Amino acid sequence: MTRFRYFIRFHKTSAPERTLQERQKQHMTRGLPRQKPIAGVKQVIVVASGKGGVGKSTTAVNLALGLTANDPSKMVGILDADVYGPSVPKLMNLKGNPELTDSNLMRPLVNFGIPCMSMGFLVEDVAPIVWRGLMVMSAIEKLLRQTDWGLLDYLVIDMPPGTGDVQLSITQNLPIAGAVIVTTPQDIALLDARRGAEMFKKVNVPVLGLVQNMSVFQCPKCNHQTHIFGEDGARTLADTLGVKVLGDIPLHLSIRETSDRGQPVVVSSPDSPQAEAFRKVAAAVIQRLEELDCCAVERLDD
Ligand SMILES: Nc1ncnc2c1ncn2[C@@H]1O[C@H](COP(=O)(O)OP(=O)(O)OP(=O)(O)O)[C@@H](O)[C@H]1O
Repeated sequence: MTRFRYFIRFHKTSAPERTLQERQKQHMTRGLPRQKPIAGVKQVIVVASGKGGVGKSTTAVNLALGLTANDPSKMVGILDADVYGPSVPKLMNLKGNPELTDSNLMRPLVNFGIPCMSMGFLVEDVAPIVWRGLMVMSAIEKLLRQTDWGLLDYLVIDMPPGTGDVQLSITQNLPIAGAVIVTTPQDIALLDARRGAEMFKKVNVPVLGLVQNMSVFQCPKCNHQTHIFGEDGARTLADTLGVKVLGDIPLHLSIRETSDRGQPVVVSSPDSPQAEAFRKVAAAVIQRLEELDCCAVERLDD
């Protein structure tokens, strides 16, 4: 059995194994709604967090930019699924209403070469009282499927924070290549991150790994390092969950300032250690996606 698993992990699967995988997958997804792909999109990566304010949107945007920075031949788009508090328009310095194509699809707004769609482009002020339950899901479905994404290698989805019905519906309605979970090293954030990871495992979405944001603060004057939110909490959680830490992002003034200016650090200061940290996360995400491609049986066994 050990040798069998080893073989699957490191080698492309043979035809009979693929049949077995397909049967197992059918079995696992019985009773769940049918997952419909998005036209033109090869792989969907969701960026989630159990808790608000941990840097999920900042990570989603810089991850998308990091993916194209690492390999400019890859086309990447961003969907802002956080209809309660859309941040992508500000982070990507985009505003205005999407135009309609001849086939009545919305044309995404583009900056830094990344097509983006967000509820923030459609309504001036998102009043939270209006967005409840099914309405939220139907709004996200429209943003996803009534947008002319063109041809994308990766669509990065900035998920709403938490693990409620909306997050669950997204994972059930879409074929998702993997989930990236953003957390700070703080206990309370880790607890919520764990809940998030468990939700994805339950619906058979591979957790690509954790991003430990705000891992360390380095004083810009004396370079002294402080672990404001604790140290290595995400590593311990990753070990418990059996997933990887995709990278550490420091707590740094330039990340906050560039985000507020709509000039994400990966494009505005590409040579900075902060941009490098996000590019490393992007490289780790691609590596995990490639690994998962050749150990699908093991994934279904979990
Ligand atoms: N590593 C970092 N260093 C400095 N500031 C950061 C860092 N990560 C995020 N921030 C800042 O923290 C704030 C919250 O970040 P962000 O909006 O990305 O979080 P979020 O998890 O998406 O929040 P919400 O779920 O409420 O939308 C922002 O002002 C952002 O600029």
